[in-house]
Amino acid sequence: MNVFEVTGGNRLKGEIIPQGAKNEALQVICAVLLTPEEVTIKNIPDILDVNLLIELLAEMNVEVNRVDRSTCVFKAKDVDIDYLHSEAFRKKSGRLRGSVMLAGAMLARYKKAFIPKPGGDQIGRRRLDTHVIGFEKFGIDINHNQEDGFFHLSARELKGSYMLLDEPSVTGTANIVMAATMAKGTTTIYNAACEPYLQQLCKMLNRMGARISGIGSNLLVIEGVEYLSGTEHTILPDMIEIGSFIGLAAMTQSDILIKNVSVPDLGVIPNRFEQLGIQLEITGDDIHVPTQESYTIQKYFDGGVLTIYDHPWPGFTPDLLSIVLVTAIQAHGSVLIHQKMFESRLFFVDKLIEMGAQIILCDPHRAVVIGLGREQNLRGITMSSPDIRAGVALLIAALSAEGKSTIQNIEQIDRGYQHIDTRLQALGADIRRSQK
Ligand SMILES: CC(=O)N[C@H]1[C@@H](OP(=O)(O)OP(=O)(O)OC[C@H]2O[C@@H](n3ccc(=O)[nH]c3=O)[C@H](O)[C@@H]2O)O[C@H](CO)[C@@H](O)[C@@H]1O
Ligand SMILES: C=C(OP(=O)(O)O)C(=O)O
Repeated sequence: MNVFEVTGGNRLKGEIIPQGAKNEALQVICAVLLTPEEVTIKNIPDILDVNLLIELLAEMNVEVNRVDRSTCVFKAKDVDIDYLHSEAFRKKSGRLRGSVMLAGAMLARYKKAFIPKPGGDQIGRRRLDTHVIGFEKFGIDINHNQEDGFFHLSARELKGSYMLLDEPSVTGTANIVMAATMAKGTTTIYNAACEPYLQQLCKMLNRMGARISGIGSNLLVIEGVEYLSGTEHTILPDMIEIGSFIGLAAMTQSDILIKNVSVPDLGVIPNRFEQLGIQLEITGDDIHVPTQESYTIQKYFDGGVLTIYDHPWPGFTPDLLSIVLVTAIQAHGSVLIHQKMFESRLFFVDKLIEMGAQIILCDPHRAVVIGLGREQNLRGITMSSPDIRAGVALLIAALSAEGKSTIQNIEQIDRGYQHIDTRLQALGADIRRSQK
């Protein structure tokens, strides 16, 4: 088992370039199945989840030419549909959430798909209702086979229709959009998710010949076409990694320049960190977080305690709440963190409390952080990373703490953060990967 051994207290300094976005990569890589032609994808993050998805495609007989670690050319000429019903597929796809989006592309092109129980973070119930209800609207037959645990999906043809989604599910919307690209007639998706990940997917599909309008809104109209062709696509910088670096810089009193962040695609992310009192200097497409001896959490105009909560885009992403929470530990003032979407994502605060943080876990969805204002340091401890974002939140806590910490189960962090140890070492962090 790999662990991170971290000695906290170093102030970091330097430049860092964010990796390509994990959740966009998972969508656009699934979309290569929509065409027999070559699709070149650039700025692919070299992380566990994405590498697993690329392996899955290769095992489906997609030609995969990894030109270098960040660029890959895919050609899905003859896809092995039977592989999607194999034990090997069930096992591997069960290790990541993104594999669920292979279904939309397979349905568009082959009218057939299999969905095993998807993996991903164990952060609460992660239902697939939006995907299933959406697929049914195209006239797709869906059977859940109790014996093999797969959803079996098939149709003679996909018929475009109007659908008001159960909820603006990110992977659900991506799946339905991909299915609609080659359905007969027009599909209208209301209450669609509209994260930059989806905007990027839709723009890529339009370059391939799809006819999608309403991109960036929650009302997408898709006119089905007969055929999609190859394209080239560049993945945006990972907004969750950018937010993580902002939190890291503030907690460790560091001076970090985050390069090429694609500011217009960050939505309210910078504002939420500014609400914690963190000073951000945005110049061109870079964010500079200068060393700050202290930061003070803002209050509402009426003097009320600030709440930071998640909401579908353009609201604040749930994937950064664990980072905001850990960053608040050394602020002056208090903040209520309300994780509305997932019910098991805040339990990691017990480790932070053990390190000396003042946090009240009110219930599974809400935690109050009472900032220490740097009156005392956190203490290093041994802890285990429960999910990607809590893992990085614990890493940030460890880097800011006094003494040594050991973080176990770092495969969770490797699922979403590219070579995080070596990249942080380059900024001066004392972090070692070792086998225990
Ligand atoms: C591979 C991938 O892209 N994963 C992301 C994707 O997961 P994923 O697409 O699986 O998440 P969904 O958008 O489907 O929903 C996530 C959770 O939020 C709940 N929900 C969703 C919408 C809503 O308005 N209200 C609500 O309560 C859902 O019931 C579910 O429990 O989107 C999540 C929500 O941004 C992110 O955390 C994940 O990182
Ligand atoms: C929850 C996340 O990922 P996944 O949906 O892949 O589990 C995440 O990226 O924070």
